[in-house]
Amino acid sequence: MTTTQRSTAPETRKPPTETPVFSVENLWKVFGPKAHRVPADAELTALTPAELRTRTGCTAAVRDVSFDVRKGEVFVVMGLSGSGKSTLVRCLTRLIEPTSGTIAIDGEDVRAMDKSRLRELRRHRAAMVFQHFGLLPHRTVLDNVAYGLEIQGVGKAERRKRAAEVVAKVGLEGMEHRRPGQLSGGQRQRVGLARALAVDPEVLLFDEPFSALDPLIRRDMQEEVVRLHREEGRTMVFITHDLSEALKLGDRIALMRDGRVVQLGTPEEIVGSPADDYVREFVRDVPREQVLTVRTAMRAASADEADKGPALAPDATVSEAIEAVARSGAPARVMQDGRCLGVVDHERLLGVVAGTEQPGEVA
Ligand SMILES: Nc1ncnc2c1ncn2[C@@H]1O[C@H](COP(=O)(O)OP(=O)(O)OP(=O)(O)O)[C@@H](O)[C@H]1O
Repeated sequence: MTTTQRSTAPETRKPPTETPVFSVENLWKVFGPKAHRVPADAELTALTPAELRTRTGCTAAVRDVSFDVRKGEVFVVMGLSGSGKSTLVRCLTRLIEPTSGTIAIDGEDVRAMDKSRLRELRRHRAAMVFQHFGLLPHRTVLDNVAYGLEIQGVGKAERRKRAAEVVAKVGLEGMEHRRPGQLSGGQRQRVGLARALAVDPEVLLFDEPFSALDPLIRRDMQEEVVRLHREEGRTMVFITHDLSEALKLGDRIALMRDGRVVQLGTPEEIVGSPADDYVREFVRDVPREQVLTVRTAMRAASADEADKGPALAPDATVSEAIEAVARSGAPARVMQDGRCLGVVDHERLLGVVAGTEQPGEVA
């Protein structure tokens, strides 16, 4: 399996419902002097980031961003270094104060929350997993995991019981009594993950949690996240600058550039229908056949094609279709509930791989 291939078939994932967990509208975060004047001034918002900095001394880290995070999805925020990912995600729980715009969690206005409500938001509802773990060095694994519960005032016996459960869930059984210094980087990250999970938050926020890990451990941790998500269906917001990580984990990806979201879509939409030249360049080297599905690659079936040839589910990848078509020598049918939605043949599949066939409507 290459790094871009998703670890779970999309059909095995829980479909997200339509109630947004986070709802963000016209969000701005401007750093610098008199930051508030920037979003309100059309002349300033029209400037490039460099011009804005020269004219005002301000950096617009997040520029007029709107999106919903749906219940049960893995929402990835991706972009190069400095594109505004961390600032955006920190604004969700006001670890960074937004300059303007609205943020709601389950319909509740986050910007109107007082200190105690915010504390409750960060402790119970939206827990963050950091790149540098944030572990307490003198505490054992179990006590580090129980820490969030301790802050919540959960009694010792109960918090140790719950901590032991999540320690097992993230594969650290037997290491409960070690201290962080006695663990590998990957194991420490699992402790960080367990600590966030222990408080049973509605949404987990990951700030580039795996970027310091070596590639093999990183892949293990990505698979761990996919597994946890499959088992629990918990909403996750995941920051990464790594495209293959984004494609592997994300149900939807918000691709950021200079503080703006330049495209928001499924991995398939981002790779198959890039919104502009920047996105196209970004995804140029992605093996398209591993991301695009036959649902978008298929064409209409002729009368004699609809009842013969190998059958594929609509979410089968083009890569799987190539195998099926090569094996049978005939076009493959895309079937749903016993109905033939369309077919994919040699020509169509090669066109998708080569990038000459634009995925989209059934022709
Ligand atoms: N406290 C701050 N004061 C001034 N500028 C800031 C501050 N924090 C971030 N910035 C600027 O805002 C922009 C976005 O930064 P941010 O850290 O959100 O990007 P990022 O995409 O998360 O980058 P990375 O992947 O390197 O963490 C950058 O230009 C950064 O220099």
